[in-house]
Amino acid sequence: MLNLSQNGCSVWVASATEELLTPTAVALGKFDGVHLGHQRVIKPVLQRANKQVPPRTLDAEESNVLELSPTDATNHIYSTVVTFHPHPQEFFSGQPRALLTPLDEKVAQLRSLGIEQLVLLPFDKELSALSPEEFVEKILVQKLRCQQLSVGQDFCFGKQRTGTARDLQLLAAKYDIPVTIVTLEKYAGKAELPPENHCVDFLPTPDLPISTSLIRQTLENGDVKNANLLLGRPYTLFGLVIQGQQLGRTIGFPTANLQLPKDKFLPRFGVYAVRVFLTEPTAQTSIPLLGVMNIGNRPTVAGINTSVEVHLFDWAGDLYGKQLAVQLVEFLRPEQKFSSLEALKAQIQLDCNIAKEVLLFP
Ligand SMILES: Cc1cc2nc3c(=O)[nH]c(=O)nc-3n(C[C@H](O)[C@H](O)[C@H](O)COP(=O)(O)O)c2cc1C
Ligand SMILES: Nc1ncnc2c1ncn2[C@@H]1O[C@H](COP(=O)(O)OP(=O)(O)O)[C@@H](O)[C@H]1O
Repeated sequence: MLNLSQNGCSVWVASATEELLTPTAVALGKFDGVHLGHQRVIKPVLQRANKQVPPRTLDAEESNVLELSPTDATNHIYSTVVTFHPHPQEFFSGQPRALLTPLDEKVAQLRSLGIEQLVLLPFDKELSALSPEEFVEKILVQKLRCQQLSVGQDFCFGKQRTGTARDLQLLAAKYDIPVTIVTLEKYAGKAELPPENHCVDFLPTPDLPISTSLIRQTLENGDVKNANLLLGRPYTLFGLVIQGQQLGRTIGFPTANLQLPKDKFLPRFGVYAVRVFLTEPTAQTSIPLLGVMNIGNRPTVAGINTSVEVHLFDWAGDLYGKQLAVQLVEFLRPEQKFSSLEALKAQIQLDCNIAKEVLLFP
């Protein structure tokens, strides 16, 4: 039997509460990126949950008399996203997988959409061996007390991915659980052409369904504009400012070096125009600071590790230990090896000029 308790660490509920909140309206899937297509799958769950009255907590006496858990006292249905952890591809390949939205970011995105609960099913041998029938009965019905389900048209589940969205509908019907199957959202055809100076392998076309892999591909190409359109928001790097080699200040361009979650998916290496928010609880900026970012190995200074660093325009101060949210706006150029620090400095000045134009006159 799968251990679905929080303490057993098999399932983590990334919400303020310690236990699973039931009954649930469930959107089921991997949801890496929480992109526009994912948001359509999540929407029916929010609508269903919003129709219910808000939860009421029983006092101790009431609980004893009724022998009910606090959640039984209401007809509140918790809007819940159920996903797998680790990512199934990571489990089968044994290779760590970089994500568009690592866990903390996914939680924040889901919360901003109004989702009350994220349940992470441990994707292990046991879970992957469940038949579609067992998955519905043991997980959705028994553990989650699911009242409604929503999945994308291409959803597969159960042992060897043998269950389809239609199978889920048929199996869930036995328990009177309605299943919404959401058709795949197509790219809206607003494809933005990349700047003249950088060619990309392909551009998303209106016939392509929005998908995590399509967004990864656009980011690998440095095609930020299309990635942002597909996501429905700017692709953002959230990180803590750490110390670098302290060289930046010596060439007149101090850069805040970011420590990102290990599993954050990085876009094409090179220089970007960016908008930056300080997300320190006491100092959250609501107006973005503007800047340039370099992602790469810094061949000019014989850098060893990949670094992500941001220079903010017209800004001075100490950023060490602060949290930054860096929104990608446009890819400017690939990283290069310069013959001297002077040459690098001159290029960074040009990058700043171009980035200011891009950011101030989009
Ligand atoms: C806008 C910008 C563009 C950059 N472009 C390059 C580049 O093309 N090649 C390179 O080797 N380093 C590049 N860098 C990284 C610099 O080498 C780095 O900022 C400098 O060495 C300072 O590093 P530090 O913060 O560790 O002191 C760039 C940095 C910025 C801010
Ligand atoms: N305009 C600015 N943009 C980015 N960081 C700045 C700026 N002004 C001051 N700083 C501070 O300077 C530090 C970067 O200076 P730098 O010499 O590049 O050191 P490091 O190699 O440690 O990043 C940042 O972490 C931040 O605290």
